[in-house]
Amino acid sequence: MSKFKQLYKPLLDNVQWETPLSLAIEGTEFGHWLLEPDSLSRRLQRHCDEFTVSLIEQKKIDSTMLSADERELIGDVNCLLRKVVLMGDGQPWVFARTLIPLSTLTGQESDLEQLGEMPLGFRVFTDSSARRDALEVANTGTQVQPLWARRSRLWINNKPLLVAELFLAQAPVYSKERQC
Ligand SMILES: C=C(O[C@@H]1C=C(C(=O)O)C=C[C@H]1O)C(=O)O
Repeated sequence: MSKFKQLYKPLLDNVQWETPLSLAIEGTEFGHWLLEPDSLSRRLQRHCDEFTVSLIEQKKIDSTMLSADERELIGDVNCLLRKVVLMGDGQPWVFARTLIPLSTLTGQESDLEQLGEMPLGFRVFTDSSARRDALEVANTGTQVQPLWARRSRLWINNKPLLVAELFLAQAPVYSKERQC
């Protein structure tokens, strides 16, 4: 899995995030994927027979490692960094990098550190308090061959986490058929 890390990490590190409005993605055939407010994992699962998560890396990082805008979104806090590839029928679909403040990993949420290869979305979106905001998008590819990414903040029991997702070339987001 380190090949994913080498390939995709730089793409998510240097993203210029923009508002969905400025990229005019609403109403496009892929826009509904990027704007999905509910669990992306659940949605991807509906498009394959076997949905799996490969855990690439998980480690604690110091607040000094966060970028200025990450600090603005989740605070100047030490975090658990989790990197995974979401796979549909063995194909890599989404590379995801999540920052979970250590202050979020408390009380009922202390189990988020032990997810392993269980999709984060399955855990977060079973909680009725879960919500998503601060959604931003970016095209890390070209106009002809887009490679979409999005970043959003999730809240669980009023505690934040920040998820950045890169939709890889084989993801259903690029399929021409109308999707549900
Ligand atoms: C946030 C969600 O969870 C997905 C699963 C992730 C994981 O297991 O680490 C990371 C990012 C998401 O794409 C979701 O389903 O919406």
